[in-house]
Amino acid sequence: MSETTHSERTDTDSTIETTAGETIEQVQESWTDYKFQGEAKLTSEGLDVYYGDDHALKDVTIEIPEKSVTALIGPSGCGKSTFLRSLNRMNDRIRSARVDGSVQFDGKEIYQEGIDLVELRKRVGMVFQSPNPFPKSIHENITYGPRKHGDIETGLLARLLGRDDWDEAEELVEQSLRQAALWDEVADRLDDNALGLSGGQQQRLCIARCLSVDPEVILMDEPASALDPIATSKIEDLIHDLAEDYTVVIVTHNMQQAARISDQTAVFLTGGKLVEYDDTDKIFENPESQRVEDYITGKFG
Ligand SMILES: Nc1ncnc2c1ncn2[C@@H]1O[C@H](COP(=O)(O)OP(=O)(O)OP(=O)(O)O)[C@@H](O)[C@H]1O
Repeated sequence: MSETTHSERTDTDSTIETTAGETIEQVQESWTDYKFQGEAKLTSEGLDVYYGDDHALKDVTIEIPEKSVTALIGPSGCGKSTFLRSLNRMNDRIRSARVDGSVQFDGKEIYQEGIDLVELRKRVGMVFQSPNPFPKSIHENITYGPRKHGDIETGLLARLLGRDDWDEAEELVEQSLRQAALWDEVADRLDDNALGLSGGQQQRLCIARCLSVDPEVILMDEPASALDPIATSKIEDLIHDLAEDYTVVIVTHNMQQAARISDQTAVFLTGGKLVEYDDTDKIFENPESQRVEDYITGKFG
């Protein structure tokens, strides 16, 4: 795998102090030559997001390497979810949101006219904070997306083509549930309503549903925050395994979780600024910024 570096960045708001005399510019200069393993899967450059007059995300430049876990951490309201949503243009659904700057997926600009948003969100899937399975059977939760995208032929089309889509669907359901470490728990009740599953099982079903359309990136917004410690630990193991094949970007409030499961960590601080981005070990053991250290050691946030 080749090494990629951060793009040079400029900071238009460099006089903001992060802590005693330390400016954001000084902190950023210290980590912009950070090198990580792997090709960049997603790159944002000079990304600004506004909600009406509220400037929620400021000039964020970052490269997210493929097949790894990138954690986004920082205090409430610092723009983590906003940044996550900008990676598959989910902010487009918010009427007041406006995005300036660039996000590239596999080197292709996603903020340009003519981008197929359905295809983009299929390749860059999302799992939300609260498990949100459809009020349908476990089986239908998995097959819904692939049928919609035409990855499984519909019954009529399959029959016209002289094929049976049943086997194809069964295979996909089993594969997706296995990947999400849920198969053994639900194999004998695929026709049961998904809402009858526990919270942790529902969240793994949502991950299976995301996987069923064959994404390359999985964006996760606090996927374990509504779960108990055992369910959380299963989700963490799953995320770790998924990173062998997928690029995972996860927002978490849980510092220990970020330290346990991520390869690199981006720290956002109040005001919508990305302050530091580096190997997770470096961020947690020896961050450049005093303010980041204060945040991760719980002195504020
Ligand atoms: N849909 C929205 N409409 C208007 N303002 C929004 C919207 N979503 C977020 N914001 C504002 O943008 C800023 C960043 O919010 P965001 O949810 O991205 O932060 P966050 O770091 O993910 O917070 P939290 O950790 O509390 O989830 C906040 O000031 C928030 O009020």
